[in-house]
Amino acid sequence: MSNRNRLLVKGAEQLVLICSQRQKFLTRQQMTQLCVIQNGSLVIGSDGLIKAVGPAETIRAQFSEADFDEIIDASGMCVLPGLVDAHTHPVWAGDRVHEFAMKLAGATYMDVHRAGGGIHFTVEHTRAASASDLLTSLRGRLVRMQRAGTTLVECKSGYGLELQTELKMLQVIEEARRTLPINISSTYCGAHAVPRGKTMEEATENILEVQLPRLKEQMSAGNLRVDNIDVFCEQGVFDLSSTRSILQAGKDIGLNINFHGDELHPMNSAQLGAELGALAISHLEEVTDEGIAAMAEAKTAAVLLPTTAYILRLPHPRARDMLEAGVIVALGSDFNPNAYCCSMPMVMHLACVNMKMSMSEALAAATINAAYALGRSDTHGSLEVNKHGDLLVLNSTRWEHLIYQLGGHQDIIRYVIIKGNIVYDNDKTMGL
Ligand SMILES: N=CN[C@@H](CCC(=O)O)C(=O)O
Ligand SMILES: [Zn+2]
Repeated sequence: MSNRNRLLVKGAEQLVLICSQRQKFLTRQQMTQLCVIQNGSLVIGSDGLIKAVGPAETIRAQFSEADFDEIIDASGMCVLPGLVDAHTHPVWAGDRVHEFAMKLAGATYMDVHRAGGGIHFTVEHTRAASASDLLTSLRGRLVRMQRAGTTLVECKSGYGLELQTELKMLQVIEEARRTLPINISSTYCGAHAVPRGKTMEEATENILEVQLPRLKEQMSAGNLRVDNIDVFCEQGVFDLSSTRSILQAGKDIGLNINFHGDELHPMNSAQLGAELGALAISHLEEVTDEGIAAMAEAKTAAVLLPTTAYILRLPHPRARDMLEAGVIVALGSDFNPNAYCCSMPMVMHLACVNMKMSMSEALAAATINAAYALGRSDTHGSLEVNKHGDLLVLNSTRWEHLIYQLGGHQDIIRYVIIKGNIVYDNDKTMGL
């Protein structure tokens, strides 16, 4: 074993591992009993992976002869895994601040969408934008998420709705993945809406006959890495049958199924996802009891998005019913021009207050379970040996402050670390 290491974080008041038995996800009671070491230390090797984690005394004895590029004295502080944001739409041009005013005045999401706003407005601006402008804005958004503690984020396409713009968006995501430290899971979401002037049937055919084959070519040539396939399965958007064909075709080219379902109307999306072996379904504000049971059985994660219901004044997803039924509950920010939120601490806070999750459940949902929803819980989502050295150091003696202090993450997060490198040092933090 090499004696040179990238980082030692020593003597944390609380070292929150989340779990320690290499669980791929947590459900029910497991989500309320997170693994926490009092006075703990952690070592990240020169490969960026966690080499050791345990009580400070044990680590000190084990590494007494070792060298470290960097040492953080975490006494009086907490250490947590980096947060995982399981659902975002971060590549777009043209904000929708004007629609926020319309919604505050009573317009529904679908009123705005049907009036040519919503996704259509963003599609128009994103088609017109250059890849380099899209990359600049994406970078800024990812850096903002990283500062709020996110170290792995799912990023969707879906504001092109035709081949060229969908590919442009995926290439922009790919470029961000290659050049930024934040970990990215990339999602093709060509079925985010039916493009203007087309029927659902025509849009489905275009995806199946034109977009997916081209995507497959690009992936095989090594030009693009795409991890997931997504469809907005909703009344007036893609029905169950189109959703099924698109998701199955995506699965056939090696993509994980991870889609929008049962958001505004009960569509039986949850049952469809369970049947197709979906890794995750997002939203689920209108999921039925049968849908919940099917997801629990199939181990399909429910990615809940507290910002959506909050901003659109929708009924909140039934998180408690899902948790009690043994569904793998994860969280995402749903960052998009409708829900402009880059902060997973804020999302956890909303999940606790509006969806009645406990703070431990919310943290498990924003770490190990969100990593599972992206097929990455073997490498991310908890502080265990051989996983990525992605973590947060909090300027607080109890980790719960990250959720409790509404909007306080700018001050409470001291360091964000990815693969053992400090990517954000918030040395402005004042004593809290
Ligand atoms: N519901 C569909 N898609 C997004 C909204 C995208 C948009 O409004 O631009 C969501 O997850 O909330
Ligand atoms: Zn979405």
